[in-house]
Amino acid sequence: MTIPHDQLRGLIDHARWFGGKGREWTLAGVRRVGELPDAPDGLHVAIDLAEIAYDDGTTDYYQLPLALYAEPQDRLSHAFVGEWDDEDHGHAFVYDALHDRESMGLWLRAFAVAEGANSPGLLAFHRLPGHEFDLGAHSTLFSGEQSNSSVAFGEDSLMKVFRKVTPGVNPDIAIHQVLTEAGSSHVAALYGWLDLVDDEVGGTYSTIQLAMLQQFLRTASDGWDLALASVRNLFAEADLHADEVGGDFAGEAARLGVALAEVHADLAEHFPVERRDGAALDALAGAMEGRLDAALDVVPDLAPYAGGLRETFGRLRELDGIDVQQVHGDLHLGQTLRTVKGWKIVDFEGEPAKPLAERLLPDSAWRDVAGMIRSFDYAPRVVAMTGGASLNQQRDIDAESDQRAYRASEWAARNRAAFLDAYTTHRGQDLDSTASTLLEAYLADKVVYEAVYEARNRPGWLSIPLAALGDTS
Ligand SMILES: Nc1ncnc2c1ncn2[C@@H]1O[C@H](COP(=O)(O)OP(=O)(O)O)[C@@H](O)[C@H]1O
Ligand SMILES: O=P(O)(O)O[C@H]1O[C@H](CO)[C@@H](O[C@H]2O[C@H](CO)[C@@H](O)[C@H](O)[C@H]2O)[C@H](O)[C@H]1O
Repeated sequence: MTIPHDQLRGLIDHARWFGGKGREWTLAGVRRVGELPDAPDGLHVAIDLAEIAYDDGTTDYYQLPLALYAEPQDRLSHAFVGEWDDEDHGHAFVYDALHDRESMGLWLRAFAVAEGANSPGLLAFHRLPGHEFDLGAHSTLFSGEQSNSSVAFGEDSLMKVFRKVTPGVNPDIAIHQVLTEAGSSHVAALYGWLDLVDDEVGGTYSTIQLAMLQQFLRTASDGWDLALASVRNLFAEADLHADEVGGDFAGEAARLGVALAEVHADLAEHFPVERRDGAALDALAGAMEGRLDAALDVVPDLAPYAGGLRETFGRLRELDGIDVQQVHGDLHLGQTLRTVKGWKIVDFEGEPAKPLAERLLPDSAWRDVAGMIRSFDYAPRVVAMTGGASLNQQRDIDAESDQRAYRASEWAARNRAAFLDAYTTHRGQDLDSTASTLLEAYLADKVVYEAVYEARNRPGWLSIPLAALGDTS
């Protein structure tokens, strides 16, 4: 057998990467879709694909990389999945392969020996030319809050293993490939990717993209952490304004604006740019209104703002026409990394809650601009609320003083202006009335999305998007 159902439930229920939390689900099936070549005696490194079925008739596939050992491995006790009679390999002690250096070494080697594409069974490893892999590098599984799982190979490369996988193109891989080949300095270079090529995966597609390997950004600091540090600096200097404090972020915000403008320009050059007018603008406004309607069921506190939000969305129908292109789709400070060579943008998968087909559609570049601006609003509010501590250490929002609230809005406005000015200048675009209408609509749409996201994931932070609506009403 592949992974037994009760062991799978145990694994999934506790996994950060499982997106079906809070929903009723059953296991529709598990399939062994591939094994890594050249495993030593006593080890088999497999990939199982679990199909999860929900009450509403929808299903999701989740990827489970497994290490099947003939003997128990004490060093991997923290990654133990279970012990069972495997249909291919007999009695096995099974571990999450991403924790296992031996197994990860085989994954890395499979990328390194791929010549274009290399197919052990249904698995097809691909590599782009130009990078010599460090095959001696030890693997380390990232421990952060992630929708997927990332494994670093020393300081050489980083493999992202997609957990929830969907038949068809993975935008994270497709966009990284295009930007890498275009020589963009604002992404980690793509080194390779892993496809599952299989007619049984269903739908129109016969490929599921399972993982990507890219440059490890050695000197990276998380943009969100840097922004929080800047706000803390400001709050520590009660008498100073944002531009007078050592940790002023405006220069970085401007550099982020330039980076995004350059990424958007590259995406516009290599993916189609389309014009949307009339019915398409009506549909865009309608989609935002639809998201608001759905959000009102989840967050009744949005109700007082619904009228104003509908007006903002409705103004999209008055525009003559807009250009749409490939965008990031879920941009915020946590998707940016500051390195010694400037800002990098990561995670081009789009909003995790949207279906893949929707995430692949071209959109207005203002969606990404709005995403970053929302982050500039979040950072000071989070510090004011929690002191920048983790959710577990969160203090009561009532503790926010007037002085801090003033400083918070000053920090947000300063960085928003610096970012926006740099972005528009580098794209050669005025913030004219069409652009302002679009930006306001995307900001409002993002706030609605955040209200739902916070209500579901971090109820203590719901006040942050709600406060933003209060500021503008
Ligand atoms: N190329 C890279 N080098 C170093 N760290 C990275 C790189 N890409 C992403 N990271 C780090 O890994 C984290 C998770 O990456 P991300 O692509 O956002 O994964 P997920 O899709 O699981 O959310 C990021 O917040 C960032 O800190
Ligand atoms: O990083 P993900 O793709 O999983 O994005 C989701 O989670 C984000 C939070 O981690 C969420 O972002 C919101 O909170 C951020 C601070 O934690 C803030 O900087 C963002 O502006 C705010 O939208 C994101 O919306 C969600 O899709």
